[in-house]
Amino acid sequence: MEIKSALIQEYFKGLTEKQVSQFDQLYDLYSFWNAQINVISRKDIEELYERHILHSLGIAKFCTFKPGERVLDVGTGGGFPGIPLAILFPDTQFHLVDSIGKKIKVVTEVAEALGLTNVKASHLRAEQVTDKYDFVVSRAVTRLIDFYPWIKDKFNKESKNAIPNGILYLKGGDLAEEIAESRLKAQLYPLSEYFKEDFFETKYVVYIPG
Ligand SMILES: C[S@@+](CC[C@H](N)C(=O)[O-])C[C@H]1O[C@@H](n2cnc3c(N)ncnc32)[C@H](O)[C@@H]1O
Repeated sequence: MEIKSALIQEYFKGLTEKQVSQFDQLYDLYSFWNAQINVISRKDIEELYERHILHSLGIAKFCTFKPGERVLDVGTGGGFPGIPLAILFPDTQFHLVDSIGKKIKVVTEVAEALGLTNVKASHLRAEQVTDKYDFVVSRAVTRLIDFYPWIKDKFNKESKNAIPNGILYLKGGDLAEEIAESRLKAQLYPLSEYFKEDFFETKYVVYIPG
């Protein structure tokens, strides 16, 4: 039988049986939910493991979240990058927010089906979130110049991690202009250093200390 999560296991060794089973279940869960509520491009479902799950986990190649850390996923859509990261880091607390309620319904259903107790999903705009976090993750929401003001006061002052608390944003393409315009001290980490698939050639984790 085909192992759906084989690609994930290739790049993330030592997953538990539970994690492998959770990653395997994502195909059926997203096929079902995406047919009802569009959270990823419909033609992308066959690329789910590479373009959505592995891409989300690119953040983990740069930063290992610690037990007890709190992570906010802004504009999570159907749960990217938050859901794959919550599977990989079961002792870290993830808060996934999106301004569209239907998308949060998909996240809630997927997290429940997987038995993920470290995921909270809320129908909220980022600007309405009042809690504090160690890290903010995101993908494909908006330009940094608009994003940063939404979340700049949402970081815990003390870091538990090897790197200071901050933003870990998945972005692609030529980012020089966007970073210059934002005037933020952003560091770029190319995902092509970790993943050999062509999709990752122009993809980066953008790290901005909070
Ligand atoms: C292109 S989708 C990306 C979804 C997901 N991050 C992914 O990569 O698959 C952008 C999402 O950001 C959400 N969004 C936009 N502005 C937002 C805000 N201010 N607060 C929360 N969510 C927001 C939208 O509702 C949408 O679901």
